[in-house]
Amino acid sequence: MTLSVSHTELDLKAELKITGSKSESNRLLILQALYPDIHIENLSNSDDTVVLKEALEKGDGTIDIHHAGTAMRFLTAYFASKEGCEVEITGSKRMKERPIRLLVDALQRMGADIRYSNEAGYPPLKIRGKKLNVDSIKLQANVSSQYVSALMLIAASLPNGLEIILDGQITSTPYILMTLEILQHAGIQGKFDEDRVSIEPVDQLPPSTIAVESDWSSASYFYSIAAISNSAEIRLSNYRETSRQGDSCLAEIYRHFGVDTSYVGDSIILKKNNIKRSRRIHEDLRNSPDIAQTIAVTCLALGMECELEGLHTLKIKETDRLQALKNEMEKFGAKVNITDDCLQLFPTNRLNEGVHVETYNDHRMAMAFAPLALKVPLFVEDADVVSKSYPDFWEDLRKLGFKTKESV
Ligand SMILES: O=C(O)C1=C[C@@H](OP(=O)(O)O)[C@@H](O)[C@H](O)C1
Ligand SMILES: C=C(OP(=O)(O)O)C(=O)O
Repeated sequence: MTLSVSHTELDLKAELKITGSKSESNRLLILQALYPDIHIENLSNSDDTVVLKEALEKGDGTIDIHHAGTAMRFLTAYFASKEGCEVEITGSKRMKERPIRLLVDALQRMGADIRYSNEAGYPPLKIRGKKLNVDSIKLQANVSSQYVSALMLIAASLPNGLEIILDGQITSTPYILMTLEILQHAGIQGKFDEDRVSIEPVDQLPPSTIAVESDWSSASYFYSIAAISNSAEIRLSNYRETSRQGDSCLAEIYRHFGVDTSYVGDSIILKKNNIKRSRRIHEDLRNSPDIAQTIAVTCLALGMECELEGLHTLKIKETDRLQALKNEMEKFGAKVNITDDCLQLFPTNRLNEGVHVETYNDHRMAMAFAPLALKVPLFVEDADVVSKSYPDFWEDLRKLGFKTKESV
């Protein structure tokens, strides 16, 4: 479905409730499968969470997790440690290009029975669940933090718990901290010191209820909208000032774009201020890769130069996000330089109208470019990709006065 997206109002106001974080939800679902007395509130309605939940319910045979990276990585560790199960985990064409060797190697060294169905190092995987009995393992941590989280999630269910020694410069660290906090909240003891994570073993956990906070990565699109608007007051419910999600750093980053955040009860209120903002920004996004696209497009809309670094993981996400950003931002008239881990944007004074934004099966390409419609009407190709993390995205945008129309 191609959507034309435009906006004519000057003053944006709305109260929205974004779905629960898919990262928190997917961790909690794995934990709940291991410790059934955990009750989860505000579970995400994203595709990535739905596929993980269905996979756990199915428990054997062929499991298709589509585009969901966390589901692929977390389920690999979960099924490998579940004695007696036999599964093949597969996914979308892109999932078969997203590397998983580091996690599979670590699990195999722990005694797991995992084989590659096609190309070594990539899904699909054939797994026979076994008792894993190693209590210390070394893991390269500079490619994806999801490998670390996957081992942490099963660690307490192993006979002696698990120590994970992290090798190389750790990437996406806040996601490892999120996993640790969720484990601790559920009653599992563990710690993360410099290059070492250790998790204590636990047979059973007492009943607990854990509430998922709304998704901060999804909130980024409203930060971008507020930044690009002349005037905006957007209230987003179910957020906390002390969040488990690293992307809550948005509140600080978007101050550079003239957006103030206030925390009122369980909500955040984003307000545009008219304080003069800088003409150029420079951010290291090693800890929050999922908001790189949002920030780049905000800069494009505001005619700000930007230099984003720490982006080495973007090439192995839903698409090569660096190349996709370059391709699509240049269609609007900007000049973009990319390297393996850095993006430099030289914006244009006059954005081209009526651009067709390709989304490359990447939800964040669709959602990051949509706010640009405050400046110029545009088209978003395959607009329903948003359901990977935020199925109600377009409906929420319409509540803010955006006009969307299916086009042929
Ligand atoms: O653990 C998680 O929930 C995630 C970790 C990050 O991946 P990497 O660690 O691969 O950067 C992030 O990009 C992804 O959207 C979700
Ligand atoms: C990279 C992402 O997800 P995953 O790696 O879990 O597919 C994302 O949501 O931006």
